[in-house]
Amino acid sequence: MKYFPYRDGQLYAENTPVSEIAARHGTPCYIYSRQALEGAFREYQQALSGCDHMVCYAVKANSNLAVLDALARLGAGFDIVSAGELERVIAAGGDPARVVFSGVAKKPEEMALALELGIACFNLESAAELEVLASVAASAGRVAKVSVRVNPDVDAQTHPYISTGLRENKFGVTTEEALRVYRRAAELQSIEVVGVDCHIGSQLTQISPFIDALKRLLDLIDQLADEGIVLHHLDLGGGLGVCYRDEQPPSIGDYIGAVREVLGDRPLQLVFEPGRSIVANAGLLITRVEYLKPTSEHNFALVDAAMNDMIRPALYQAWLDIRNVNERSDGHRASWDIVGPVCETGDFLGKDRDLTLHQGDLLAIFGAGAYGFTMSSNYNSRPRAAEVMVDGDSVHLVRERERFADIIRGEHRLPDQG
Ligand SMILES: Cc1ncc(COP(=O)(O)O)c(C=O)c1O
Ligand SMILES: N[C@@H](CCCC[NH3+])C(=O)O
Repeated sequence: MKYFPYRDGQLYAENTPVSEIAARHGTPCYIYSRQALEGAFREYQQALSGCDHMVCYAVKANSNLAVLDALARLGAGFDIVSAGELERVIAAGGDPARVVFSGVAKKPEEMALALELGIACFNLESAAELEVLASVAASAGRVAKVSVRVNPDVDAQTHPYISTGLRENKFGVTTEEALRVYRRAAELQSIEVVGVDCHIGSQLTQISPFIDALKRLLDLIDQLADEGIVLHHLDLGGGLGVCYRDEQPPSIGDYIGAVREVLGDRPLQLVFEPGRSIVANAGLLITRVEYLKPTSEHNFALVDAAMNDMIRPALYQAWLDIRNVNERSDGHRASWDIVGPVCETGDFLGKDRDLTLHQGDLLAIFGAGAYGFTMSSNYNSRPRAAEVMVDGDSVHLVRERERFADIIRGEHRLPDQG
């Protein structure tokens, strides 16, 4: 991999040996390559050049402030799903005027904060949400810009837990319902209709479901225009997949090219909400082998990262590449299950991996930049991992490993009552 190459049998993060980073910052530890994530973001920008657009990075994929800061400096917008993510965008220097707010259950106080900061658009997910937003905006004396998230009922052909554009999913509204929501929105003084959006799922490896969804949105745009409701932007969400193993997703350029071709010369701003395709392959999770435990059934490598640090294998049966940080030729090559210290049989990072392992070895889990740290937890009262960003020759600790005191901060014993 370009930003995480092997040189003389040693894994590097850009120009620094990963083993040096692990020695300095401990394990488990996430490492992000600034050049990798900037490169992916620039691919979106280049593919969209000459076209009115906003690339709103999906903060949920990786919300580290240094990641947001790097993208904000390149002019990124942001797709958020909570007030917490909005606070992060602001703390990282992001522009609220380039923020879109997705999510099925926004709270009135979250809406109020987003209105006060002047975000670009609320992506509405139900008729009920429109009413609450209209009243929050009216009481604040503001006008909320909205888009309606349409559930276009297309099969994203991805894992069922990350497929979001089918009728049976909780997201968005049908096109018929969207028409009713737009008509109602157009009547409300505190609401300005500006766009339409969808997000049909994540880790898509084909262009055709995106194009099916796009065509359905364009039909809706035409129907609305006939009624005098004219939209300014079309937001196709995120969802473009990456290669973790042998998947062959379209390149960012090919995907955007196909969308632009269907869009033709319609006077619409194009908005995208990519997460995974920007950060997944810009990140590694580094872990150390604590013990080797060959049994009659399996060879277990017990490592110091666990499902609380990286839940994707346990939750989605996701396959992530796992390799030695220092390649080994000595010793016994075998098939290993890479498992963590958490008390769950589902606590694994990879199964049946052909590796030559020794106690104390460092392993790198590839493709860990998206939905890694952001989905981590304190399960088993484990402190969350450190995060490091490399950039050329420099290495920055961008989030310290959690301390035990942080995990129990704000908790209290029962008061004495006797
Ligand atoms: C509304 C919305 N937008 C954008 C994304 C980002 O998706 P991805 O990381 O697949 O690009 C998600 C997550 O799937 C989402 O729910
Ligand atoms: N968390 C999921 C992606 C879903 C994104 C949320 N819509 C994953 O790791 O693959």
